[in-house]
Amino acid sequence: MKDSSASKTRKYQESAVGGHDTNLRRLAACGCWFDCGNTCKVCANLLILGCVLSLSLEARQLACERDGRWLFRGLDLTLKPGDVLRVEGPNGSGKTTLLKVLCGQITDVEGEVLWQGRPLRRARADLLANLVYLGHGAGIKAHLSALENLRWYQAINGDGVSLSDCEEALESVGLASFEDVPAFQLSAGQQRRVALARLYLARGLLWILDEPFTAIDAEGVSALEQLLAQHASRGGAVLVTTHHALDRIQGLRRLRLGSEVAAA
Ligand SMILES: Nc1ncnc2c1ncn2[C@@H]1O[C@H](COP(=O)(O)OP(=O)(O)OP(=O)(O)O)[C@@H](O)[C@H]1O
Repeated sequence: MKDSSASKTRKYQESAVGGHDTNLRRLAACGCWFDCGNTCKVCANLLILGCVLSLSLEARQLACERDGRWLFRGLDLTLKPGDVLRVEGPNGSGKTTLLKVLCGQITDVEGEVLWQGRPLRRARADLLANLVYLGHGAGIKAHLSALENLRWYQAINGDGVSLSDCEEALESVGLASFEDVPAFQLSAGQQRRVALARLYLARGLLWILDEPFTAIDAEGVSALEQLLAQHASRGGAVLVTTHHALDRIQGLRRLRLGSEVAAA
């Protein structure tokens, strides 16, 4: 006898705890079947249910010292589905450092980072499988074309996206006629747009973005703000450093660095 929808959903929720298998197809709460991508293949509206239910990034009493100076101390932070958290602070206040700590790239800090309730040192592989990290630089290869950069990035991340998906992503960031141009011939803003195109293909629920708006024009800023809001509304979460106000994003949360104690 076939499982009822409620039973399938419960089984899925139970099996999703502690991570998810992106190769499996499961039944979502809405009753629609969905694939391993970000959206339900039927209602085009849901992220992977188990991840939506379980997405949780938490920092407890983080402290980081550099050259005898505390960048932050006693820092608590939680990030849940639907959150967009802007990390603010003057130059040198530790924003990039904090983002790297939360990704597990920097570990010489005090305190604890938890992903899905598990210490990051044990859960890092699962975090990385659910993470899109865009660093301070555009992070693209100068001698590869815009399209090759995108395909290369998706390939090394094991994301099986098609050529047409990549072309659509480039179109979404306004690079429709620049796919074959080597990155070194693109402007700074266009290079950044190649990096941002990854967000249109992203399967990770957690986006950690370090100054993603750098060199982006007003129209591009507006589009990116919308994309962040959309990602959050679908159950993803965004942690972003930027000097932009992000005033189009409803419910924006803020974390201010530059004083020793911070919480968000
Ligand atoms: N590996 C390191 N060794 C020593 N000091 C470091 C190291 N990395 C960063 N710092 C110092 O930590 C401080 C914070 O740097 P960080 O890049 O996190 O600041 P930020 O808030 O992101 O700055 P900005 O707004 O300019 O990007 C800086 O004073 C920097 O010199």
